[in-house]
Formats: sequence, structure tokens, C-alpha cells
Amino acid sequence: MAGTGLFAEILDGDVYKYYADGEWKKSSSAKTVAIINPTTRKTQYKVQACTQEEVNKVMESAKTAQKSWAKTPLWKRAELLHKAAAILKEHKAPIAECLVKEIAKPAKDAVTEVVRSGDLVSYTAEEGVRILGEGKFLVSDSFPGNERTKYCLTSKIPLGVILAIPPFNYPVNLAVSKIAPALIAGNSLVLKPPTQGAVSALHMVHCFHLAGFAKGLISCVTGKGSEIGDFLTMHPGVNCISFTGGDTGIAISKKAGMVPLQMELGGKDACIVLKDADLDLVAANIIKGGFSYSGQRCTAVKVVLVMESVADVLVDKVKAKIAKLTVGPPEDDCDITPVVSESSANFIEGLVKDAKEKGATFCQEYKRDGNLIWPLLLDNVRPDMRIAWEEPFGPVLPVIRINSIEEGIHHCNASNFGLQGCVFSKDVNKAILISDAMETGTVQINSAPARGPDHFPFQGLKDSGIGSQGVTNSINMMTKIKSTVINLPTPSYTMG
Ligand SMILES: NC(=O)C1=CN([C@@H]2O[C@H](COP(=O)(O)OP(=O)(O)OC[C@H]3O[C@@H](n4cnc5c(N)ncnc54)[C@H](OP(=O)(O)O)[C@@H]3O)[C@@H](O)[C@H]2O)C=CC1
Ligand SMILES: O=C(O)[C@H](O)COP(=O)(O)O
Repeated sequence: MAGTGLFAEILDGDVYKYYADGEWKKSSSAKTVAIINPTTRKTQYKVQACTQEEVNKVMESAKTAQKSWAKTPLWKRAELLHKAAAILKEHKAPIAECLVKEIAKPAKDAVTEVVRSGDLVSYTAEEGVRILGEGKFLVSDSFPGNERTKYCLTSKIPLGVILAIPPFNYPVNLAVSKIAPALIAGNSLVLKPPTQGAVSALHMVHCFHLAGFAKGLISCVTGKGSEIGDFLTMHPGVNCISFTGGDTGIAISKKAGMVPLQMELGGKDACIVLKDADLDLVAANIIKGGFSYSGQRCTAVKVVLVMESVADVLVDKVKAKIAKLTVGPPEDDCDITPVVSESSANFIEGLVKDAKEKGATFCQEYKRDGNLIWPLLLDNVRPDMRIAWEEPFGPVLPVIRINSIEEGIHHCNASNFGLQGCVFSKDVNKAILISDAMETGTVQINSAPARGPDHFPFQGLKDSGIGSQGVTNSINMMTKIKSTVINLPTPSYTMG
């Protein structure tokens, strides 16, 4: 059970502690932040509201710890990460329980998130050993005007202190996708977990603590992003920010100083369906892509752009599948569970009302009970409706009927987002041309958008992000190149 047994140390009465200097601590603020269970809409957990002074101390310890960590052999860093991964997987049950209570993730998906996270940590350790052990050797005579008098040796060095800020929907997986690359590359790490999801993240951090990482190397400060977020992101002790979330990321990128940024932000992933598509395959992927975790995935299918000639058949197939989705509490492993907060549910309802006023066809009756919103397909959506452009982050999916492929590509590219998209067609050559024309970081052909598997590159264009994630890209992003040049008094040519 959460906060018991091995995890008892992280709890003080009914308030979870924060993690700094290798210890679980109470904040001197004496203030707490409530975490509301999306299903019951009652306080489920409480976490510390950390102070600016505590953030300062964490940054100092992170800086000191990083210096000796960078001198720890790469294989030893990997060994510790493998240990943390094993502990995490072994203790998947209490962490998954937190995910169910804090963010209403269906029970089975919650377990999958923890296991996937352990695998990600292990994979990162292996990949780090491979790619960080390699450097480059360059000689000067390849550039015009030079003789072979200079040997340049390059290697990848850590950046220093990495600040990691994940969103509520994958508070464990999107935290370790930042923690593991940072650590294997020789950096220290300060985590600010999302408020909804903070307790799952604290349990995960305890697994790293139990693995035996040096004190100060990993810290976890809790509190509302709106209160301590700016202080953290503008802190002079931070050398790199890895953020996943919504528009907050755009604001952070304007405020952050001269530090590398990795931003994974929102999306409005389009699903373009051609006349020759396998409509059963499309319908199955629209259900998986649009409604899993109640549409609260950045990579969810967020608008279907279907050729008019096959639209009726496709909509009927999707309607039939929606009718089979189970709706209810995450504990029962229902397909559709309450969305994360009342404000989120209100926002989704606003989009639905706007679509109704402007004449969208409701394929199901709109139904809501508290934060629980029944799955809804909106047909005949037009570009003047908000839902055509905004991401609901909920189980509501618009269908726009198109008369040409160009119309579909135009809608996709007119979005301010550019995360992923997908194309369904039996003609792979045509699908590739469409993929090339779509202004998104990834296009899936004949499958729904997805970030995983976690070693694939993952990036957004336009307002969907800066840089690229995925294990290898994240490790590279959290390092810098350092060169040493050996200057010879006379040219030297091998075997010359
Ligand atoms: N491209 C991608 O990979 C992904 C993108 N997303 C996007 O994230 C959004 C949903 O997630 P959500 O958690 O609501 O996103 P938010 O942007 O609201 O929050 C993300 C994180 O930022 C923190 N935060 C809030 N304000 C600040 C601030 N001023 N400075 C620093 N940090 C701050 C939050 O903390 P707190 O919770 O305390 O407010 C949270 O940890 C959607 O738009 C979705 O598309 C989600 C997942 C993946
Ligand atoms: O936060 C998200 O939405 C994730 O990045 C999506 O991950 P997935 O596509 O692998 O579910």
C-alpha cells in the first residue's frame, strides 16, 4: 500500500515529505498542497509546499553532488540505474495505486506505466554506456589550407544540474524519461513533479533513494507550479530544463536564461483517412488513439480528417466501438475514467457546448457526472468550431469530413501544434507523400500516434516543442561536446 512498508519513511502523518540531500524532509513552510482524487473529488493526499529557501539549498546540494558524480565511472552509474529500475518494478503495486487515486489512471494502465518506466531506466543505462563511451577523433588536413598538425578529440560532458518538470498524465514515466538520461550522462537532477501525480513521483524517487545514489544527486521539491515554478525555472543554479506539459512550457521558454531547453508540449494530432483505408483498422486505432486514458495523452488522436466518401461507414464503425467502452472508476479498470480535475472537465464541456451551438452532429448524448465525461464523437465539425483546433484532453473527438487530401493536409498544417499525426491508406507511397507534407514531428502510417516505444525519437514542431526526446536524444541533449586539440610541431601522416 502507498506510504507503508518500505515507503513509510516518505510520509509524515498524512503529509508526504519532500526529498533533499538524500533525506525525506518536512518543509519549514508548514504549508501543504492537497491532491484531489479525480473520482471522489475529495482530498486524497497532501504534499509539502516547499519554500524558495529550500529550493536554494536543493540547488546547492545538486551542484556539489554533480561534481563527484561526473567522476563516477560510467559503468557504475549504469549499475545504480539498473538497481533503481529493478526496485521500481518490484514495487509497482503501491506506485500504481497512487496513479489510480491521484490521476484516475485505469488500474492496468497504471501498472503498465510503472513497468514501462523501469524498462526505460534500464534501457537508458545500456544506451548511455554505449553512446557516452564514444567520442570523435578529427584531423586538421581535411579542412582547406591545413596540414595534418592538429588532432581533435571530442567527448560528451555533463551540463550540470537538470531541472525536470513532467505533467500529470505520466507523472512517473515522463519523470524517469528525464531523470535517467540526466544521471547516466553525469548530471544531477532536481524534480518538480506535477501536483496531481506528485505522490506517485515521490514513491518513484524513493526507489532511486533505495538504490543508493549519493545524497543531493536527486531531489524532489513539491508545491504548486504556479507558486514555485518561476523560482525554479529562473534559478541561476539550473543548467538545463526538461519540461513536458501544456502552454506553461511556452511561458517558461520566454523566461529561462541561457540554458538548453527540452520542451514537449501540447498537440492536436490529426488522423487523415483516405478512401482506400482499411476502415476496421482505422476505427480500432481511433478508439485506441482517441479514447485511451480518456484522451488525456499528448499523442491522442485529437481530430479525424476523413474523406467524405467513406465518412459514413467510418463514423458508424467508431460509434459501434464507443458503445462498448466501459465508463466508470479507474479502480474497476474502466476504459473511460474521470478526467483529472473539475476545471479540466469544465473546459471540455465548454468545447462541447460551442460545437453544439455551431451545429456539430452528436453521435452520442453528451453525459457528465462530476469529472466523469462519457466518450463522445462529434461528426460534421467545421473549422469555425473551437474543437477543430483546441485540444480537449478528454474523451471527446471531432470528425471533419474532407473532399480532398490537400484539404486534410491544410487543416493539419494550419494548427499551431505539430506533435504527431497519422495517415491511413493501403497505398504506402501516397501515405509517405502525405507524411512528408504534414508539419509534425512524427507521422504514423496505418497506426495511431504514440510516443512509445520510448527509445524512438519524440519531438514536436511549432508550439508542440523544442528539441527531441526519446532515450538517445535525451542523453545527447543533456550533454555538451568538449574538445581537446593536440597540436604537433610538424605535420604527421599515418603510414606516411
Ligand atoms: N508533448 C508531450 O510529450 C506531452 C504534452 N502534454 C501536454 O500537457 C498538458 C497537460 O498536462 P498538465 O500537467 O496539465 O500541463 P501543465 O503545463 O499545466 O503542467 C505541467 C507541469 O508544469 C508545472 N507548472 C505549472 N506552472 C508552472 C510554472 N509557472 N513554472 C514551472 N512549472 C509549472 C505543473 O505543476 P503543477 O501540477 O503543480 O501545476 C506540472 O508539473 C496538455 O497540453 C498536453 O498536451 C502532456 C504530456 C506529454
Ligand atoms: O504524455 C503523453 O501523452 C505521452 O507522451 C504519450 O505517450 P504514449 O503515446 O506512449 O502513450
